[in-house]
Amino acid sequence: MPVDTALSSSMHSPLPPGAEPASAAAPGGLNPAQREAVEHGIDAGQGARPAPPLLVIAGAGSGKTNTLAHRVAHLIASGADPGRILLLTFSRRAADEMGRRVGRILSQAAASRHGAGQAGLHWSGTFHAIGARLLRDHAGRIGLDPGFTIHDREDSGDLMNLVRHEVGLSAQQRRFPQKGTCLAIYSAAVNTRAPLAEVLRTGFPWCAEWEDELKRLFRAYVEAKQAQQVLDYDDLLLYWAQMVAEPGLGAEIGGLFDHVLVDEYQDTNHLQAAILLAMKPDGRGLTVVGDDAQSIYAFRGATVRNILDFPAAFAPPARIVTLEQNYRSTRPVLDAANAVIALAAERFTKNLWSARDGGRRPRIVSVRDDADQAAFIVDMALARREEGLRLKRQAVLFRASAHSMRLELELTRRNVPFVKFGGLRFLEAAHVKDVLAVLRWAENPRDRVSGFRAIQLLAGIGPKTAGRVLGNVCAAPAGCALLAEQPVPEAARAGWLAFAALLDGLGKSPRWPADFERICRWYEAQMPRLYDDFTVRQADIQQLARIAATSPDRQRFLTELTLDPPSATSGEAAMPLLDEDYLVLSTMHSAKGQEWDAVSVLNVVDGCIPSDIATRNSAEIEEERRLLYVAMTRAKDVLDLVVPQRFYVTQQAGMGDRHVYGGRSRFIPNRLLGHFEQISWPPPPPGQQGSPASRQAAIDLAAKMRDMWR
Ligand SMILES: Nc1ncnc2c1ncn2[C@@H]1O[C@H](COP(=O)(O)OP(=O)(O)OP(=O)(O)O)[C@@H](O)[C@H]1O
Repeated sequence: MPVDTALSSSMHSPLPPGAEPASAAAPGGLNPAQREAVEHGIDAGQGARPAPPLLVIAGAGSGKTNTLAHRVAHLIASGADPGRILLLTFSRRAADEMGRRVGRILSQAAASRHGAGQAGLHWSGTFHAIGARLLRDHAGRIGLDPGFTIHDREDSGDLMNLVRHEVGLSAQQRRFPQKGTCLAIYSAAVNTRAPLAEVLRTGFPWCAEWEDELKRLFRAYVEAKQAQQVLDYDDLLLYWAQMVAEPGLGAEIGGLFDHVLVDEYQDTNHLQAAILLAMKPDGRGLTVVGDDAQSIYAFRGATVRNILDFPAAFAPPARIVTLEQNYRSTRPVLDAANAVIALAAERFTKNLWSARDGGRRPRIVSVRDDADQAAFIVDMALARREEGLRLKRQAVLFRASAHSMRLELELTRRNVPFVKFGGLRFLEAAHVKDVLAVLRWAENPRDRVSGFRAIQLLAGIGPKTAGRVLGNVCAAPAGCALLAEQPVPEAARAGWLAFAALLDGLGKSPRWPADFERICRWYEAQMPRLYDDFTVRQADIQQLARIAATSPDRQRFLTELTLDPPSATSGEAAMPLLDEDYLVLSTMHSAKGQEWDAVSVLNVVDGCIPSDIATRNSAEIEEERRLLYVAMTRAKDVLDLVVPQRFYVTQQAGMGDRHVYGGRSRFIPNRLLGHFEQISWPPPPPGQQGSPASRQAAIDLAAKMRDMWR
């Protein structure tokens, strides 16, 4: 029997900012399919024994999160050691939420029976975070320095650029691909494990002529990373995959875990599947959960084949349990979403149904332009709030971050608080990168990208001096570079000595988080020279210091921050306090796994969804269709799809006014219109609507007005 859930449903946990929890717990307990997934292969008291492989195909809103949490809790309650359970999720937020739920279910069980105590999950997080941990633990065995630092995408782009320069590819007569493109190609090749020629042919045909040069560049890039002891995001998976591909080490690392559970399996890539198979070759102990209709990360190398091919990877094949009851949406909302996904080229593996009767059909709302769209959204959100629906329970979703610009202005103008997900990331802000560069360089003096940035923060020091200093530091045996003696211009010497003293102090006896505060103090003194708007930026640095204080040490802080950064800076919407009310704005990608009572989708027009940058081939278009499906299935009761008749083209210089006339998204062709109510907003002027009698009244009134001035 799974652990009892009845009581846990009445308990609440702190919410991640902006999100309603996808579910507290299933109030009605588990349904038969959920129960089957929870109990598969677990006998009472035998929880430590790995069960045969299990695939849970879980439709949108079918209680996947809940089911997975119950399976983990059930394993523990049946005797599994929580320290030997590995739980892999798509985001840290999802891992935290899962941990909380498991704890809740277990503490309820502990209150009612013996043997099931409160148990923290020691190994839960994203693939990247767990990879980083395992690599540090086993660094010595694979020739890696355990003090390696991790580069985020922007750092990786900088290093790629540096190397591109060094190998002479930036000075080609014909234009060689930009750093961002090089990195995207590199990353696609690593994550899909496909040969470079194939990656170029399918994803980057305009770069095919550069195959040999790109190979040379990537070799040099890999060498540079190794010399500097830095890993990029892809390396965390790549090194992990290669580490477990060694049969001895693979068995040893796989042996650390009796149970491996993976959420959102549809969005994993080849490397991630290879890691799992190498750790658990016979599939015993492996549970994966996902929905093939919600696969939206192919552009990052994820492949829906992972989930489709999972059962046959084992002999006998994995058991499949399908969750088809959607608890989230009313029937009209689910019918419309089902109709959209039913037009997909590939038939999906389940038929979702909902028992939630009533509710109105989703609306297709025609508005004139972006300005009306913003006004409509704000009016509706406020009207619903008047009716008692908190803003937090309403979300506005869009395909690209820039689509919400006009709405953000309108919200600000009308003083409506909001939080945005999926926009500019905290870590991408220049001042945050500055402070972290200093910290990273202190952590790993061979990290050239960080060092290069950190050194140039000093007054009077430019790229040339920075390059020279870095050259000396990297050439000296580890720990022997005397910073204070480095050749810097005379005018910069005093500042340099203070900086060197700071770094020496950090290296010799690290104290956390006091060290970080020292860096912040040093940096804050530089800020007025570096940024005009330094006072605004200082608030972010203080925010960063607060986050730092919650990490146990420097290394953990850097790793976690690089892998799962907080999302908002002073550069965008201010983050209201958790107990305040605010409207949620989110890209469709960032809305994954969440739900709201009312959802509005912006710009449901061709060119936005599907995005005109993702219509190169049918696979991309299909992914866009699934993205709209994900957006629509976030709604519980109310769903509005807004279709501006005219919208401005983005990326124009200044506030350009080039606009195009858009058509409703191709994913909602005429034959689906029966699933929607169609309205125009603002409502047409009285002369064009209502009964002939009411129209007559309007005309009469107008005549009276004129008569006043006769
Ligand atoms: N057995 C159940 N009885 C009643 N409600 C349930 C049950 N299982 C799940 N729910 C409810 O269904 C909703 C969706 O659950 P959950 O968020 O876990 O779904 P999901 O499968 O992760 O969705 P998605 O993949 O679309 O993000 C939640 O509000 C949850 O409380």
